[in-house]
Amino acid sequence: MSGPGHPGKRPTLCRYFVNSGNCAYGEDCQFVHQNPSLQNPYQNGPPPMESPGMGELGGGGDQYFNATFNPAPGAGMNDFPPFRRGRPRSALGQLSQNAKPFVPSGGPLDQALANDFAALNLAAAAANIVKGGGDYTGGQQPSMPHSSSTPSFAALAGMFNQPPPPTTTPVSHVVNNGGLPFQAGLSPTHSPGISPTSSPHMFRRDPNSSPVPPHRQTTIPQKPGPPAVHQENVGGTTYFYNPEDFTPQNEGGSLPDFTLYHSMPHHIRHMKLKAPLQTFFMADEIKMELLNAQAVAGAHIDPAAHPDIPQEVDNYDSLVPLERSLPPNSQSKSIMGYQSTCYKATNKTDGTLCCLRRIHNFRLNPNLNARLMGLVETWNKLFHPNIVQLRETFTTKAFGDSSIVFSFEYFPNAITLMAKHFNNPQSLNGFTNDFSGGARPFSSKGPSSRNSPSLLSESLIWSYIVQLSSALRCIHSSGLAARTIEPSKILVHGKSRLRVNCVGVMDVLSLPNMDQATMMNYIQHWQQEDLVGLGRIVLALACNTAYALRQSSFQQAIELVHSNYSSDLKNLIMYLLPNNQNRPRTVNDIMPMIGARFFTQLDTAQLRCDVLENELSKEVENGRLARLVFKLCCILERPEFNMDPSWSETGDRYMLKLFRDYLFHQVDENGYPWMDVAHIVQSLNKLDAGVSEKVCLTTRDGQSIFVVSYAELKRFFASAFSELLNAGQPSGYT
Ligand SMILES: Nc1ncnc2c1ncn2[C@@H]1O[C@H](COP(=O)(O)OP(=O)(O)OP(=O)(O)O)[C@@H](O)[C@H]1O
Repeated sequence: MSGPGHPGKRPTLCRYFVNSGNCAYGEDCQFVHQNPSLQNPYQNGPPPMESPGMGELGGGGDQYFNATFNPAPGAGMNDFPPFRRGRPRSALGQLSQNAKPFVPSGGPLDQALANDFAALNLAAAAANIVKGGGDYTGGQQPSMPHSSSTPSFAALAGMFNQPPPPTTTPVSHVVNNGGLPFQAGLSPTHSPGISPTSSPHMFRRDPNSSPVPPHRQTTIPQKPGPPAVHQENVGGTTYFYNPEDFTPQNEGGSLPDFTLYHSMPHHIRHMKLKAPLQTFFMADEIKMELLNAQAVAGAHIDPAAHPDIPQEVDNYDSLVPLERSLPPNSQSKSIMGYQSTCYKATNKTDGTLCCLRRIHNFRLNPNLNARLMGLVETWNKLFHPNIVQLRETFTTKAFGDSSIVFSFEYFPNAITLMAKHFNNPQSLNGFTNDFSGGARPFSSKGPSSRNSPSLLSESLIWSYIVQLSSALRCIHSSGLAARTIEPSKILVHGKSRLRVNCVGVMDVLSLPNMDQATMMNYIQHWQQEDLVGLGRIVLALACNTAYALRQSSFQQAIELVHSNYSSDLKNLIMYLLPNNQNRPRTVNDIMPMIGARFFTQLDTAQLRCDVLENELSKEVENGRLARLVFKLCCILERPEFNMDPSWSETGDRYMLKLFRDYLFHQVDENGYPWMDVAHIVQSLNKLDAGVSEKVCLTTRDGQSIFVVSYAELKRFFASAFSELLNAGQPSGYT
């Protein structure tokens, strides 16, 4: 019971009944006559009918008009192994009488898609894509004549011992393939929380409901009037600059209407690690760093297992302790006699992560609130790449006492300089650990044995010096003092990025004991202490042990520095540590000692920028390809349109479906999956650029071959997607 145009042979829902409520076969029809209104209300939900097996051709009854492989005598299909997936397929459906030529629809490019398909205009870029970047050398296409893309169609014809066909796609017969496999997407019911009305994109588009704050404008605002050279004195150094140099480029402008897939810039080639071939994706090392940071940032605790940690504190929730668990009956160390504890937390207003530092049992007289606010505001204005920014401060009873809480920027995976360099019990470097008397330097945790010296590289120490002195320079030139220049209050993240932590905490904790004037008088003294703190850190780093700081070890430590490092490093330490000179020192004084090493630091930072920029540019291209794949998935095998003869996978969309198979589902001569990222990337780029190159698409049963150009595929793709957009609600697809 199969006639022209009637659904194929599978006992499924009768398409004619569904579409018109009327089927000519009436009760004789072997397909289910079901009231369409009883269908699943979710348009992209599971099908209300039996879903044919993945590897089979279903019962759609669609008519395909194709170019068919017409084997020459003696060169049959066996010589042309069909495209196939892992499992065998059912036989080809019947041939239809109503043969119509396959005509690519080729409608005009929808304006709404102009941006998405901007690359389509770029014939030049296409050439670059195909030949240029060398980015497509990642994989060799095995010899698979059954599903190949050939720059020259003549070459393809040559494979079949046939004369080259005309450039327009020839048609020899019509196939009624007997249906299509149906692969339902997950219903919204399977994905609670995400539905067409609760798309995160909708929040993004409504600034009032956005959980994400607008980007902070960090560039210097342009001043009206003719451009003039500005002069500014910061901490003793005079800067001359033109404000226009800080005007963001392309602000408010549209993106260029092309994309380029370039090879690795030459200036970072020498920095490329291990990977033998250029990769399409981010370097593993950077990826691991980011993934680790993400994993740590996403950590949460079971509230039931931690009843002592409140679930909400002021405007923050999801608290996770950052301290390592302490032995029973021990307390974390204190700041000015107050116990402190750190938590990762989420700001409920803007969704950002932050580090909450709770100072236990601290009561602030309400009379001091105005001074507190003033202090916090001053510290809050301090933006610097080597300072952890203080965001806000509040008092709370959520922990069961009167605590004051400081909210700082959060850096996932950051550890303290203490943990990184001074917590190794093996690291004594020849210094003794007998603390008869004197305080333990930097509160180092008890080392137990001697070891031969192992020293840090001088370049790392200078890198730390440049970063810390840069932070101090910023703090001191703002009329403030850090007061926390010690290894447990300096964070290290990434490879060697330092940030001065806990800024402002000591100032706030000093409030009850000092009036404003006394505090101002002390600033210079505290700034001197900052410099001494820097000197002590450098000395400890140079000896690679905190035990070098003992008064009795000082001479030994300086000798170690003298014999292993440059005299500049020794001079810098001697200058920073307390001496008999009464002249107050400033952080600017150490600039000449840093000297040309500053350039080394700058060079390293810029090289790092270059590498990251290169990684970013890869991801820009990957993002573009991902959007193409998203769209392809949106177009293909939509259950709601399968019921609609004008949509179901005929003509254009069938080509796209076969192209999807060509991209992802190829097998080699032995029927094993052929996986090659280079092939996928290259083919998607050709689709995006709409090159004239032809591609051979083979039906799943291997009986028919379509020859279409990427330009045609691109037209099908654009028109099918714009139809989708026009059919739906105003959506979040951009
Ligand atoms: N802003 C921050 N971002 C990310 N992690 C942080 C931040 N501030 C502190 N941490 C982490 O929290 C933990 C505790 O920090 P804290 O400053 O109390 O160091 P500590 O070694 O415990 O110092 P102390 O021994 O003086 O208590 C450390 O592991 C540190 O890496």
